[in-house]
Amino acid sequence: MTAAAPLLEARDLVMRFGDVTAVGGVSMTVGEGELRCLIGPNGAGKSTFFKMLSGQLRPTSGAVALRGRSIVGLPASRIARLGVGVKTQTPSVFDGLTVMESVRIATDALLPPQLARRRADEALERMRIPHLAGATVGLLAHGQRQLVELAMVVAQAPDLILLDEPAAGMTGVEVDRLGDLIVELARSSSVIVVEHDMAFIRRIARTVTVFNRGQVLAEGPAAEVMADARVRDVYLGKDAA
Ligand SMILES: Nc1ncnc2c1ncn2[C@@H]1O[C@H](COP(=O)(O)OP(=O)(O)OP(=O)(O)O)[C@@H](O)[C@H]1O
Repeated sequence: MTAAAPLLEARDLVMRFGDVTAVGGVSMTVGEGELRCLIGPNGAGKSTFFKMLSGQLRPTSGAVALRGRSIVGLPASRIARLGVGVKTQTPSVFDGLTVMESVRIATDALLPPQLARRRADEALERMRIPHLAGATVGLLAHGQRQLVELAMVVAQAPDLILLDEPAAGMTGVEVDRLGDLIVELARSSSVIVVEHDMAFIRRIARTVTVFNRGQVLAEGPAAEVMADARVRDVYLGKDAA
């Protein structure tokens, strides 16, 4: 490990499922405190890329380093302990638990009880849902459940947070609030967000990476990338900018 190593460095990552190359050689560097957005059409390989970073999938080839330390091939639980938090597209909450019980599942797996409790309280504060601590998760609206899932990630105080379509199914007002929360999160962690909602991307994005057919098609400041003719061709459509 070197002091100058970036927080995350993925090099030539490849993931093949039989004949399908879901990710065909992606390299990406994310710095400390960076808020990066990944966009791209359905099937472009965004979720597969995330799963290789979090250890849910072992890459066919390539390297992933966290602050210069290789994490390829480590189990997902180990990568989580090393500081990578993930909110997947698949719901990870249990309907029968309260919000606080749910967040405590996340903290108690990593921390001694007193610290776990403090972190859980802080996570609910940061997601602006302390008033829901005693509420049953199964009775919450979809947008609130998304915030509970986010609180479960935040409570583990990860250095890098991966969010796969966090705004999916939220109302306009909820999406705006979520944008503010994510910008705030990026003050203490690096965040990579996969999203389809362009208004949301515009609201939060600094650097955007565009995936297409398992490759990086473009990368740069949000406004520049969204004006790129190749990007508009594959993804954004005529009315996007
Ligand atoms: N477990 C798997 N087995 C076989 N093929 C897979 C598997 N997971 C993903 N794929 C394929 O890999 C490609 C990339 O899928 P992926 O879900 O990573 O794309 P995505 O950009 O996240 O799409 P979306 O925006 O729809 O979530 C697709 O062709 C998909 O069908």
